Amino acid sequence: MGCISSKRAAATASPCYEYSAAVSHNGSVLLQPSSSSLKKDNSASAATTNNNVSRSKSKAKSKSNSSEFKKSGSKKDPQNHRPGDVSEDRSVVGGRESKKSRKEKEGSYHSHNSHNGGKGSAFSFRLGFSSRSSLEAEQVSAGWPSWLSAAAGEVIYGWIPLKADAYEKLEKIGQGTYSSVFRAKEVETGRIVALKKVRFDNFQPESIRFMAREIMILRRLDHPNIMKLEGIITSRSSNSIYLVFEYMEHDLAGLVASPEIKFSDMQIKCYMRQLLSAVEHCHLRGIMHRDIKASNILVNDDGILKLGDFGLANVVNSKSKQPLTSRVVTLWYRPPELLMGATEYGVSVDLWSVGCVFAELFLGKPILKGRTEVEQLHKIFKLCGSPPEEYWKTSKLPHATMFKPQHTYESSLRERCKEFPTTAVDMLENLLSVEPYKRGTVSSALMSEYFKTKPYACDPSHLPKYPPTKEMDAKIREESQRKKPGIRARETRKPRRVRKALLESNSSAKLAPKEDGQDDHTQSARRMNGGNPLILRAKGGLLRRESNLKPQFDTVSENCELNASLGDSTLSSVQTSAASGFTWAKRGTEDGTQSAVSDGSKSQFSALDANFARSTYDLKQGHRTGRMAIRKLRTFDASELTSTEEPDDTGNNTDCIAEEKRDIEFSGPLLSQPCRIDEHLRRNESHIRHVARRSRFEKGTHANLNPRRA
Ligand SMILES: Nc1ncnc2c1ncn2[C@@H]1O[C@H](COP(=O)(O)OP(=O)(O)OP(=O)(O)O)[C@@H](O)[C@H]1O
Repeated sequence: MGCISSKRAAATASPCYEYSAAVSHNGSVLLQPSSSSLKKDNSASAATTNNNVSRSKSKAKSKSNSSEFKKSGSKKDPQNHRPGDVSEDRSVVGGRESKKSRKEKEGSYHSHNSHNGGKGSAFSFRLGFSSRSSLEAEQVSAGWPSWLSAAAGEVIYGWIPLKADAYEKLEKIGQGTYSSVFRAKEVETGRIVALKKVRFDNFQPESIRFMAREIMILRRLDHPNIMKLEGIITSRSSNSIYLVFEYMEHDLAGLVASPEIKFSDMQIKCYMRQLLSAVEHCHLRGIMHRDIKASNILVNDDGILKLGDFGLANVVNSKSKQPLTSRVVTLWYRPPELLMGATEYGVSVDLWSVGCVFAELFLGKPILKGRTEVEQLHKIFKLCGSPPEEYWKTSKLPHATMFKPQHTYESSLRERCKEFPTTAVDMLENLLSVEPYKRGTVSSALMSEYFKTKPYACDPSHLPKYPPTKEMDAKIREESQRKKPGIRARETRKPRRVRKALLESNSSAKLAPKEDGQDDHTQSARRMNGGNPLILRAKGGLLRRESNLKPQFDTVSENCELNASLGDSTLSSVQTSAASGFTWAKRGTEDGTQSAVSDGSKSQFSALDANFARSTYDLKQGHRTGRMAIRKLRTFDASELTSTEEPDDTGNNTDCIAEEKRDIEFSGPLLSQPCRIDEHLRRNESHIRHVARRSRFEKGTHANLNPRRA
């Protein structure tokens, strides 16, 4: 059992809260108040309060100088580190924290990083502010926009913003759901960095909250195998900020997809050891990542692996009875309990995802490539075996009864992985246990026989040097393959991600990569219907609940979690929809336009319920949930559809909506009638092919008509 000592952020100068977090064998982290450190904390807190008061005074003086924070990205230039300015005062230079600064910051931000191989580590994150307004004044004078300081002052605490002109933006290297990632050069040093442009709406506190959570969590973590946030570039007016990271040449998705690369056993072991170390660090610090997948695992030319993208990560708090969202983790890497709607879960969700990545490294492709949640779960049961009767009897998972197969599936994992070393299959079997508690902990995986048997993990420096390889490169390669005449979409290895603009017009956001051949269908149908996932699903007759999506904002409880962590009263005014468990928010697009997305509290349509019903039941059969879903669909105003859509590249999309609505087609329950599964999947497959063919044809027509695309 590992132990963590953590001091939770407090919003005032009142005693800081300290928790000890115990990681249990089933992977859950328990946070408990610890009296011993509370004492220490109180004294430190008082010191901090004093510090902050004096800083505020000194800041007031230096306010007029704040715009002079020019090349604040430079660590070396002493001119940028002027005596008396905020960077010296806080021992933070250019948004980066020097080693020295860590010690000096003791009074305001503790970080005891003792990565000790699974025995536990300690951390503290404590903020003691005498007054919120003085903090805001301080931060604004340091160059932070007031809206950011007001909404999420704690996450930027102790930092000064980096200046945009300190960097030269080079090419785009990654495209995420809410972000674009660019390679950039630090002007002064010539050092290459990665800039992650995170878009949000600075008038929407929940939008800022989402971004703030990622920053807060990144600041909590400090490990050689975790992407370190080096600083933040912000502007007063813009609705995006840039997170500055060390540049990493590759991501695992790109490497795995590369036809020239086949990892050896010792290389896989080397990657796995690094990955598990990173995840162990997160878990010991009470953080669950909730989006571990190959494209979020970055590798540099020295063979060092770093876990990135903490956009969905959250603090584990097993004491809290508040539900979490089950709509996390990209579909192919999503554990069965989340597919069955779990709202109480812990770090073991990450262990499942790690298992999926592990298998992918051996296979050279993702192991579980479902296109719908139902199909994903079906694939899981076929691979890992379905749980015993007892499991279903005692399961409290919201959708367990719906997903219970009528007959038991035996595990086929050993057969499927017969080429893997035995110790690897043993570890994989643990990680891919349908029952979360059987997955063990990351620490137990690190201590497993797999790492103790030959061939041992190679040293990262002995890993081959690959040409820059990113998921994006793989997509480009695949796209050009796909365009070659005579190559059918389903022959391509990995599907393209859905375009950003469409994702953003989609109320629920993040699409996982799709099964071969699906992408055309997805792209095209979205283009036709303005990106509305509801209609898209109906169009293809495809039983899909696209909840391999990144929720823009999490459940009420998760918001509260962040509030607690940030101690920010201004954030508690966020509206959430208790009914749907989600807040559908407005999300700005890159060009600054707003994609209006229905708010769960306002819309008559609960995407969660109806989509789930649609993907699970035969609505024609008049199942109660199905009927409810149909009613909901009917009350879903078409005007909402048009308001959520963004024009496709051709500018034509609304015409298709009516057609799409007419085309809605529902099919029968899947797992409650297992004899029909195969037939059902076959039918879906043929729908997909049909729509993909049609979409390719339409795409060609659009391209010919529209000079912009030609
Ligand atoms: N530090 C980095 N160095 C190099 N490339 C990076 C870096 N960070 C991210 N990338 C690239 O950008 C891609 C997207 O980044 P990231 O996952 O952080 O964004 P995201 O919006 O959260 O994406 P997603 O929605 O896919 O999870 C990554 O898959 C990777 O290829």
